[in-house]
Amino acid sequence: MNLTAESVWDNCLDFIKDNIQPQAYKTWFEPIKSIKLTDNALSIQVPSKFFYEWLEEHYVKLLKVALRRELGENAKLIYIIKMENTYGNKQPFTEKIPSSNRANLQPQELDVPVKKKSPELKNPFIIPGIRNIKIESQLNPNYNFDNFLEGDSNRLARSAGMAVANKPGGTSFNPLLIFGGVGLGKTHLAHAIGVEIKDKHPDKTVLYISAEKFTQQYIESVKKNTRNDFIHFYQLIDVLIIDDVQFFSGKSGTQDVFFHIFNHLHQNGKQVILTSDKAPVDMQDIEQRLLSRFKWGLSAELQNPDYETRISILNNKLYRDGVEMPEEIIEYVAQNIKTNVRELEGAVISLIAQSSFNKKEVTLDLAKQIVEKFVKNTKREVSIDYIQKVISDYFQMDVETLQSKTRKRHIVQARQLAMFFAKKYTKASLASIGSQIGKRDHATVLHACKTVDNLGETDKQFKKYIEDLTKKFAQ
Ligand SMILES: Nc1ncnc2c1ncn2[C@@H]1O[C@H](COP(=O)(O)OP(=O)(O)OP(=O)(O)O)[C@@H](O)[C@H]1O
Repeated sequence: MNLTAESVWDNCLDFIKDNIQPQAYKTWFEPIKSIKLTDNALSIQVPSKFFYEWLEEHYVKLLKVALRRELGENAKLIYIIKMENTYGNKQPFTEKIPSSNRANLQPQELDVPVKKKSPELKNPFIIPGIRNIKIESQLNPNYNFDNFLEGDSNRLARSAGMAVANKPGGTSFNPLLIFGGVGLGKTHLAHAIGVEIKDKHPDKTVLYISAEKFTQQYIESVKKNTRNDFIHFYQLIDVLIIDDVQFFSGKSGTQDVFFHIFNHLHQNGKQVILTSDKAPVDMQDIEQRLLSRFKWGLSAELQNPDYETRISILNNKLYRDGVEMPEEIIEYVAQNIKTNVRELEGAVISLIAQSSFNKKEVTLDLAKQIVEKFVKNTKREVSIDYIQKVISDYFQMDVETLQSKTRKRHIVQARQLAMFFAKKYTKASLASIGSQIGKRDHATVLHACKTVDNLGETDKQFKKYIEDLTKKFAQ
């Protein structure tokens, strides 16, 4: 029988499927494509480097056994990593990494740090051990200055952003702190500055990262004893953009490390751009020395957009989506949704969707129904307390029982559902959700969310709980 990459891989999959959990199989093996078979080497394509690392760490033995059954003792596996270029779209490109038999590999092909004579830096974003550190900027090219519409509410922040983009590190706006309420364009503007810098100064190393991810990476580096590498990595960057720095509040270790990185970058004329949902004076549990640094440059506020700006944002969105809408409807939406651009856009998307799904015309009445929903939904805050109350009522227990330390199954499940919905419907961090739902830690919350996801797929009764509760929160 003629062996093909496909037939070999299909047989491997059959074997693998019998040996691991269905969920793991679905997550880690279904997305793989077989590409090529040459002699005893099978090439498979995996979606990302992270994916490859995960397979190598968790499933290398299983892969080896599966492949040897098909191709014999000398079987080889070659990973082809499909990578999206995060900046400026472009074509995906691939990278080959042979598996397992690593004795012959070059250092840059290794996925584990190699002990070298010269000090090497570990980049939290890419495989450690690579000599020439290439830092992906993690920017979203769809968030740029062209589609960030100017108005009185954002003029200062937008112009300061432009100035910084023209001369990163060379203006007095360093750091540039962009602050403002939910959905007012902080993230968009932060990306736009980064994208513009990459355009104008392609040689600059730009990195966008959320404060949450930065914190996770830091914690990871402490666990792995690579804190110094973490700091060195960040000190290499020319333009560091950190989103939602209010997330640092109460996290003294992260604040401390960020303080060192910040000082180094600032002293070396590198640009720092920060966003926050609060002005520095209103930030709580952030060390004074850090707060004072936030104030060194410029703090620019994004305010609620005025009526004209709301109209231009809506028109621009419709234009980009190639949709026409009567003026009176656009005006109606702009008059009624005032404090959040994301919701403004959301209302228009709902309008377009409703009218095309139900084949209805976009009328003022339909607009009224949709806007009413938006305004109503935005008024009612879904807080963690509210979530606990709804879930306790649903399971006919009181909130204290839900939060208690008991390990009775139905109570544990109610608690896990509360954590799951708190993660879904609020912006609270895992740590904060845990502390509000029975003083648990972030790992417990993470575990709860995963358990709910799994049970929702495998347990009919549990799936019903999720559906019922989802409906209750949507009311
Ligand atoms: N001036 C603007 N012009 C065009 N689109 C805008 C503008 N301001 C905000 N938006 C759009 O509104 C949406 C919300 O913006 P963004 O996610 O940047 O808000 P944010 O302030 O970071 O919100 P969050 O509270 O989640 O932190 C995005 O789709 C963004 O493109």
